[in-house]
Amino acid sequence: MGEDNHTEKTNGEIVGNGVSESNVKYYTLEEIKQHNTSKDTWLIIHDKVYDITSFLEEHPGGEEVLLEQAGADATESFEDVGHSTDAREMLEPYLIGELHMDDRRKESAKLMDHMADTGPGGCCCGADVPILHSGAAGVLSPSPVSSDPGGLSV
Ligand code: HEM
Repeated sequence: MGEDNHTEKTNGEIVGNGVSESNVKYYTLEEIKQHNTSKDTWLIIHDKVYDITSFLEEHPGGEEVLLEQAGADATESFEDVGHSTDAREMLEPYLIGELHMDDRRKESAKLMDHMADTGPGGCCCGADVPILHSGAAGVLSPSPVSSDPGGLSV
């Protein structure tokens, strides 16, 4: 009679389907701070943590500048120098993880300030804008010469 065909096929999630970004290791600032010697040098750049111990000697800018930032967030100094794309690619092999989310907040608050310079996406650089006829009210009147310059009462 009742053929209870309860064939529940639990589609087990296929693990190992390629990219497994959950492997990322997170480090706290506390932990990163410990690695601040020339024999054990970690840096944070853009919320990523790098063990650059073996890179110290190779750095074209010298190892001293790196050691000054050892165990800390070097994002600002790194960007201030205006490193090339090459330099950014050179970072990759030294990546060991990322800054812990809790510590990241503080950092990004700091960066927000820094980034106010270059807005997100920051490109309003005049790609053809075909809206000319829609009367965009962007007309800044060049302040008419006022005949009343100020409160000079005679
Ligand atoms: C670990 C990450 C870093 C990598 C992979 C790296 C890589 C490089 C590379 C390849 C150059 C040659 C110029 C270029 O291609 O841009 C360079 C130059 C330089 N870097 Fe770095 N850098 C790193 C971190 C830093 C940090 C944190 C500072 C500052 C505190 C710094 C300061 C400098 C300076 C001052 C130069 C200029 C050297 C010169 O032109 O005489 N670098 N770096």
